[in-house]
Amino acid sequence: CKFMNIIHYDSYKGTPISDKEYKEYIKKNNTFWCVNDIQPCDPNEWRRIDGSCNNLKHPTYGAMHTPLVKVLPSVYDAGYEPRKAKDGADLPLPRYLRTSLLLEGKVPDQMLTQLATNLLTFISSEVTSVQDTINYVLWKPYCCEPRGKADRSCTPNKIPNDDPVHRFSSIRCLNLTRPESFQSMGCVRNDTTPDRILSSTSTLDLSTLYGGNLDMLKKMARTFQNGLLKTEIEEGREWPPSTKSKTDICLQNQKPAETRCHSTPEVGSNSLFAVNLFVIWFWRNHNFIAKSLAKVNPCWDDDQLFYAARDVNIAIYLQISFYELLPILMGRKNMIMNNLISKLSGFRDLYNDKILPQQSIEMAAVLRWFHTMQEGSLKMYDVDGTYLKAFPVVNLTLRTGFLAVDNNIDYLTQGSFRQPCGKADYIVDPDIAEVGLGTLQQAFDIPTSDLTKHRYFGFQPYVKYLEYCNRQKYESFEDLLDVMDPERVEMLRDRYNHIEDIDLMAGIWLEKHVRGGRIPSTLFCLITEQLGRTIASDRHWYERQDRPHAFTLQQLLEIRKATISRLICDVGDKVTQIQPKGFLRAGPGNEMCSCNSIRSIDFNAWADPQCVVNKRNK
Ligand code: HEM
Repeated sequence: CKFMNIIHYDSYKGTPISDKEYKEYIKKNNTFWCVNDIQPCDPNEWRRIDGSCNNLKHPTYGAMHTPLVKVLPSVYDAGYEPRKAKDGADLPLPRYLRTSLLLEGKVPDQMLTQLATNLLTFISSEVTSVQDTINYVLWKPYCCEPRGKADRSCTPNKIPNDDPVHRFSSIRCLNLTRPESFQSMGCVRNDTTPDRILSSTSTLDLSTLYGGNLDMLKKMARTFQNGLLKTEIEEGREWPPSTKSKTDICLQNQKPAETRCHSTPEVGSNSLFAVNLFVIWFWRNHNFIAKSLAKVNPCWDDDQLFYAARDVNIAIYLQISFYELLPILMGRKNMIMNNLISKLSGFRDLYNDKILPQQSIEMAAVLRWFHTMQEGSLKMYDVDGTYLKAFPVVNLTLRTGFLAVDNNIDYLTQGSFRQPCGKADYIVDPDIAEVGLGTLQQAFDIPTSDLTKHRYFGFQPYVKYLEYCNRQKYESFEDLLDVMDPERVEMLRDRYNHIEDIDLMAGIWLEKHVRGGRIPSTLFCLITEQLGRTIASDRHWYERQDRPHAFTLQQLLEIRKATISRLICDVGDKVTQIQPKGFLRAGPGNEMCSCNSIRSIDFNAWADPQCVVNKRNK
């Protein structure tokens, strides 16, 4: 059978390796990071679980553990340490920049609900390198201790003595580690420029749900009956399968009451609250779709139902993300102008096999700006919209068990479309800025860490990205008046000696928003750059007519009906009423209504004439 002929690829270079090289990686015990095992590509097969074979000429691209693309080449000081200021001094401390450029507080957005930041968090989980967070949370919690000094991977954040919060505490250091790279993992010589390793697949394909490894999916998720994923029913609610072992990744579960922890192909399913919620919803949605498809196609076998349901699930996810959520943030016209969405509802095909399915290293890094829009206290409501209580989001990381007790998932689901997210301003929620990881760290400041990580990724100064995005030179602080308000320019001038010292993250924090959108213009530019690549490099992009198992026009028009509110009506817990535009707060023109009046996908569009013929023949 041709599928037995697994080929070993160098995951960094994307080229096949010899048996001898493979054995050397085995000897060094690093096949996990350095080798991709790939079965020969079949141009007509479904989107692969591991993301491989998306580009038929470069099979590894698209898979996990492959390199990221750099929009601008990286810059480092000697030894691949963060770049210095123009005058050769160290750049200002990240914690000092964060506390002096961003305020702490809570300002509710007047338009957007929590669903907006929740789906953004989930999208981020699809472009992540999760090992870089696991590293300091689980493996190296000691970077602020004496032993951290001897460990090159430790890069903790110093807290200045006059820190506005910690001058009242004894905390002078925030734990953190250097991003892992093909070099640090021993795949490439470590005297070369670090290249980060992506731990998810490179396309937006719900890999947070289905994972990036076929064997894991088969073992942990598939029932092999009617295309369904495994589920467990507890108190009438449907959950992804849970781990039965005594020790698990849900470190913040408060035992003995809270015991649930997902055992799904991707361990990140238990991570942040928003990722968790969307994993549960898309997991259930897979089965909802598979059952609907089975009803219209009784002759389809398990495999066909499974892959068709996955394909529809991904299409619904992309339709909601690209046509409902992102236009609110990026501006609909801006997205049309940049070819990220179409004005028309039919097929569109931007596929270009010269563009490889990869994420940019900048993408995940700039998406971190949304931390400033994250609300810290999740409000819980009953089904009638009566406010019950609030709970800190930072205490829900790695805590799936909380969702499964005291009807919490019902109340948090209600909160997700009733509570506003934080406003896009210069203000960050105190819990995000001072607690960050709940009980998993003594103290943590997420935006400080965001800025520090940018330095370790070797990002060029902010103005180089401005020049890339706006195609003009920025040579003095005055030139920045084009992109930010005068008081923000003054704040940067007070903190940085030279315009070329400014960090990318600091610039994006203070920038004006893109015209017609609600996000900073350089953030807009770098997201646009990546999403353009995502669409053009994905042979299986759902809007293509010419792809394996493509939708018919009638099916695509059904997918176009997908909305976040319909999704939650279909798979959310105890949701019978919601506003039709779920990312926007309920109000005039977007009143709460019964789920029955929110349009749904008609799966009759998937009726396969073959099943009718088979039935007649029987
Ligand atoms: C507004 C929604 C959010 C978005 C869009 C978002 C996005 C991101 C992205 C893209 C990363 C980088 C991942 C990587 O480099 O591999 C990240 C890191 C992180 N996020 Fe978020 N996130 C959001 C909300 C949250 C929340 C609510 C928490 C905590 C409860 C959180 C905690 C973290 C932590 C701890 C890291 C790692 C920080 C580091 O190691 O530097 N995020 N986030």
